[in-house]
Amino acid sequence: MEGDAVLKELLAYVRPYRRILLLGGLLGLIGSVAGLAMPLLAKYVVDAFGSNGSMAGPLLGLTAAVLVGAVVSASGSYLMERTGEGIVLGARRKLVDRMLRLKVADVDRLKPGDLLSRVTGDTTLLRAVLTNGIVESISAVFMLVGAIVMMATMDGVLLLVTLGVIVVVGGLVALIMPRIQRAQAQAQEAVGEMGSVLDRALQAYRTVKASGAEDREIAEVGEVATRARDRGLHVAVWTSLAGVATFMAVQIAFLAVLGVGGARVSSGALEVSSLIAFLLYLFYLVSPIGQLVQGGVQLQQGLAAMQRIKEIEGLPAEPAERTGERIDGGREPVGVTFQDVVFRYGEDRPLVHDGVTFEVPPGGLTALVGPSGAGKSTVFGLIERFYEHQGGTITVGGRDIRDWPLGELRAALGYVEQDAPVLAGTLRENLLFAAHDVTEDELARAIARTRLDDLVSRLPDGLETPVGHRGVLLSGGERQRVAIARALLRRPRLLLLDEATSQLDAVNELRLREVIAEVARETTVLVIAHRLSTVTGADRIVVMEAGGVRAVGTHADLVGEDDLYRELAATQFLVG
Ligand SMILES: Nc1ncnc2c1ncn2[C@@H]1O[C@H](COP(=O)(O)OP(=O)(O)OP(=O)(O)O)[C@@H](O)[C@H]1O
Repeated sequence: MEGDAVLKELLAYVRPYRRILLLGGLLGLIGSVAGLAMPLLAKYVVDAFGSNGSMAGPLLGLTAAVLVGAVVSASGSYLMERTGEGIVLGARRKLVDRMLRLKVADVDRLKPGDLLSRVTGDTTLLRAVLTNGIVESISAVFMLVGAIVMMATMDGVLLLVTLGVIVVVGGLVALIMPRIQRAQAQAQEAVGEMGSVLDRALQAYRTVKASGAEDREIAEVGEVATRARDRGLHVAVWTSLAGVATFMAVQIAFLAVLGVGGARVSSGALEVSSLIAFLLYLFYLVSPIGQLVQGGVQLQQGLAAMQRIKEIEGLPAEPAERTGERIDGGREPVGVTFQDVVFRYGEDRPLVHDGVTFEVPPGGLTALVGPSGAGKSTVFGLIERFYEHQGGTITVGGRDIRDWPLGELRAALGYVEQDAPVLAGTLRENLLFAAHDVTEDELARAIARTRLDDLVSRLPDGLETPVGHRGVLLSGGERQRVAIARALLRRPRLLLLDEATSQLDAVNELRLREVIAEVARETTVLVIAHRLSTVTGADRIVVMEAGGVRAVGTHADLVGEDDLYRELAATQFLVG
């Protein structure tokens, strides 16, 4: 994104707060003025003391000034902080909204840890620049202009000398600023990278331990953290250089003014008193120039953060339709057809589906089988429109999926992922995840249908028992049934079920088979089958191989007719 565009985006965050920001700045100013009055009032107190006059008035005045000054300054800084928090909240809301609406294909390329750091870290960087940074820079400009006007009334030549020095050093600082932005962006990037590496280790915590990879992972996170430190140091180097340049500007200006001014005094063109006053003003410039440079540094940091935030907000989003509620678009089961479907995950990727054609009529159980990598899970991804197919036609309920409003399409589908289909939270929260408007009766029925009643009665707090991160406190079979119950509560017209590959005990195996058979009586079930018991109970089996459909039939047909199927049945299926 262009620098100007990023700056515009940055300022867009401030616009809603400009009045309150102004008020905060004004209160800060009044607070400082009250501070300025303090020595004067103190003088009155001392005067009153000396002249034996009444001290009550001056003392009261001093107390009032102290109190008012304190309250006004505190209110001003509170308003600033409040605005800052408001800006960060706004930025986070917007970013999270976009993140959860991105297309699956884009999210595949992103790293969760890095995304997290953008929401938590980068948004925080906006705070300083958009509140104190702006207000202080504006007041610094006023002070600067005021001082320059006063200097102009003293001596034009000396002013030119001063401005000359400031312009040269200002140019140097301007050269440094983009470097600060670049270094800051790299520092933030390194922090994001650290998040990704850490996320990877935490996601596969058990594997890390089982592989004895703790030391390696610790070292890797440490390495990225060191890189973040190094890049942070780059920021510090450039920031210090900008500070040094500012300091030098004033010192050089001082020497130059002293030299030129001294010559002018001796030639009678300038009075000594004017030279002294001019020099005093010169030192008065130190603070506003320092503030401006500080504001510039903050601006660069804010721009770097904004760039990273915009990278995500710039990605295309799915339409923001309401998909969280059940849409009553009919309850009867729907069928699915694939007609010559062509799909690849990316331009540079091989075809995953190369003319896939099959038909699943409404109702009943259809099993998808095939060797690993044949494109079975991809079928589900395309039906859910996580990815867009590049050729051919997919219909659900006789209607092209591209003609379905996305929210309605997904509302008609129930989707049970193979891995980690349970989220953190309580069992109840997990069951109601896909449909909040479920009655207790419906919930009880879904629990009974998925044979979860045993589990619920065994858990210490029943439905209110937390299931742990990714449901680690449940067994594999229980997790899968919880996910099925959750999908069923959405009243799907087509259930997409990616069967667990893990070996289940006999009881769980039997329960799962009963559940699937029962659900298939009410709705269409398309299952990626990994168990013999599932395929033998299926109404039809679609055999996929290398991006195409090789055969369709029942278990009995296929065992007789299809070599690949016979081999799969003998070697690949987990025997139930
Ligand atoms: N998100 C993705 N991005 C890029 N390529 C992918 C993605 N998901 C799957 N693939 C590739 O697409 C091919 C088909 O994958 P798919 O998951 O559909 O196969 P599958 O038949 O379900 O296999 P399995 O039974 O092992 O799960 C594989 O070669 C895989 O590497």
